[in-house]
Amino acid sequence: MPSDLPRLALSMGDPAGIGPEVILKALADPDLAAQITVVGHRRCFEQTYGQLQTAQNPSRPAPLLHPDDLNLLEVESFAVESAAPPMVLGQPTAATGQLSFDCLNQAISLALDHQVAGVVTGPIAKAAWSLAGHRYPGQTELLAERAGVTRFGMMFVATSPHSHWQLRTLLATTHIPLQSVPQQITPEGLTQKLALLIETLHQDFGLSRPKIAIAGLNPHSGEQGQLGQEEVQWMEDWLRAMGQQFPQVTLTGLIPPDTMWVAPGQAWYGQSRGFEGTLHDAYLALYHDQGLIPVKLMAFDRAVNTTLGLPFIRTSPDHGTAFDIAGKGIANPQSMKAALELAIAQAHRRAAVHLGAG
Ligand SMILES: NC(=O)C1=CN([C@@H]2O[C@H](COP(=O)(O)OP(=O)(O)OC[C@H]3O[C@@H](n4cnc5c(N)ncnc54)[C@H](O)[C@@H]3O)[C@@H](O)[C@H]2O)C=CC1
Ligand SMILES: NCC(=O)COP(=O)(O)O
Repeated sequence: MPSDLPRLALSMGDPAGIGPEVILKALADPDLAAQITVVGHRRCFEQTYGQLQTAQNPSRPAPLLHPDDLNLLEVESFAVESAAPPMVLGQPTAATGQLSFDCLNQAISLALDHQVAGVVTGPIAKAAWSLAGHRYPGQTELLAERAGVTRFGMMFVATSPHSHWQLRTLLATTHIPLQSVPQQITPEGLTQKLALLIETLHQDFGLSRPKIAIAGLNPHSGEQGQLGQEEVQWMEDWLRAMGQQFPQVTLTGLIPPDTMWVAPGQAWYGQSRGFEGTLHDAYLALYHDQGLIPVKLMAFDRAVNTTLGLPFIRTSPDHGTAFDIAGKGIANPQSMKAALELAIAQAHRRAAVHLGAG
């Protein structure tokens, strides 16, 4: 394999979920041009592989890499190996949570030691991490903590198979209760997310003069205060100030959240029905489900979650552990493949910028 290919670490995720399956399926693609170190536990991959051999439709077997062909950094797990009863796919435990936590930590260490350009993460279950005593809202927060950054963001990127248009959605807040959202959205916090988005669009997507759409919080963006106060109390002033702070950026907002996704939806499906002029390079959603319901509606099978603000690349499939289908052979690897492809593209872009600067 040519040594100038990007180096990536790929963490296994929760072994009771579909992480090992989508990894074995995604890595069976010979076109993935990267040196990928899988950070995981061999026996877990073997268990998934063995189960898929019997579960798969024999007339249409999906290509599957054999665990022996993985470039594997082994993560020990006495708890999983000696579990009684043995690990069952679809049933997470404290031991599977601990192993997925350890895999991510080792993958992060590779990135912090500059042995890889980035980390692609298999899906973990936050509840299994919690069973193992690790209380994080998600992998993002552990990545940020280990990297020593307090300024970070969760963005979803998806490229349409219909039109090749790319949807980019940054979430201003993530894994918090809905009732905390209005308090958690502040001018300082929003400014930080917007600045991070602008930097990322430049660094990773080559967009130096982007158009960014920003959603309102309330129905109809508050309808001039009748349906919510945040927009008139401070968000409109904040947006005007951002226009002055970032004159190279076209900011549109505060867009009523229900209509913000009409133009992206039409662009995604390659339809032109008069909304083309309102398309943006990126969308800032104010809370998790405001951004992720449209993303997953359009692109659940191929969206990629990427963490902004880290000193290395991090991408992940948009889906979770899918315990309900683990071991059945029906998990779609497309989002995992897209996560690997985006990490590869970002690694090339950052290397080129680095060379240009050096
Ligand atoms: N990147 C990560 O680590 C993520 C982890 N999660 C975690 O995953 C766990 C389960 O979360 P859910 O909300 O149930 O979401 P989920 O994405 O695991 O599953 C939602 C539905 O989509 C299906 N599904 C998911 N991925 C699929 C695939 N590749 N192919 C075919 N069908 C697929 C599942 O069978 C299920 O019916 C939770 O603990 C959650 O915190 C959720 C999202 C991302
Ligand atoms: N909804 C996105 C999600 O759950 C992934 O979070 P993270 O584990 O990447 O922080």
